[in-house]
Amino acid sequence: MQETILRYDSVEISFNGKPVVTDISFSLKNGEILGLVGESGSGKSTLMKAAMGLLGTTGMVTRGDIFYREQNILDISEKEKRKIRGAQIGMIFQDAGASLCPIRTIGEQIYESMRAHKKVTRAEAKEHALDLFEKMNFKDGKRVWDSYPFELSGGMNQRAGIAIAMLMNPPILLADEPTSALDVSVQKQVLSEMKHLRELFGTAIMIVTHDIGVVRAMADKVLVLKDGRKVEYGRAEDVLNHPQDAYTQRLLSAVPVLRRSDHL
Ligand SMILES: Nc1ncnc2c1ncn2[C@@H]1O[C@H](COP(=O)(O)OP(=O)(O)OP(=O)(O)O)[C@@H](O)[C@H]1O
Repeated sequence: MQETILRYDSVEISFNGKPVVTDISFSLKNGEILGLVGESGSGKSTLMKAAMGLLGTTGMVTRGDIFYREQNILDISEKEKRKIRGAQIGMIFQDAGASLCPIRTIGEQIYESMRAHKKVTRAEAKEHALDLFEKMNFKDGKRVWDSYPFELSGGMNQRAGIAIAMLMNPPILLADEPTSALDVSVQKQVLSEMKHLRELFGTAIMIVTHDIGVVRAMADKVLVLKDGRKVEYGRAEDVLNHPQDAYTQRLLSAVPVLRRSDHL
């Protein structure tokens, strides 16, 4: 049986005391890909950020629990959270290029982010990164290592961002609209890379997307959110092929850009 690695139990999240996500329960197993869908403002990003303790000063989990393995991550100190962030739970955002530092090379940023979690020399960090780049089929890993973000395409920066998120080999990767800033062919490449990482490392992935086609191509399970509430949650093939709720049916009627038959 696959182990449950992340579990939300009756979670409510509020900003300035006003609930925006209510009574959400689901679990993520090792190696599982969960798609979070729902219209804009339904609470997808908020739900994901809660696992990283990234709700800012005005947001907090006001009810329920979030467990990383057996540990309730709402109960731990900021210092312990920092240990989990990155090393146990990696995160990739819509525009990784924008979250990379523009005046330092990718290599320097990789070295620094690895050093934050373990003792490592620059040479070791480089060797590890080039190895990961190779696994991710980067054509010219050495050039990527030496490049500044502005020297790389948007797609390449996004792939470098995923590589950085995967450096510590976290068992969980949270991906918030990881491909929506990319054109369709690069989007396919990035998604297939993420699936490849899941196969290589058994990474569990939670992916927020507007694009039902992305969910079709990627997800094992789907959670549909509306106004911060769970509308449907289940196996992707069940939810996508036999949606029970009119809201899900409406979401699904959007034209998919990618299909499972695209063989990511
Ligand atoms: N920092 C914040 N302060 C106050 N309200 C917030 C904050 N962040 C999010 N919200 C509110 O929480 C609700 C959910 O927002 P969230 O960004 O999670 O939705 P989403 O489904 O990810 O939307 P989108 O698809 O547009 O990114 C919205 O009503 C939003 O206005």
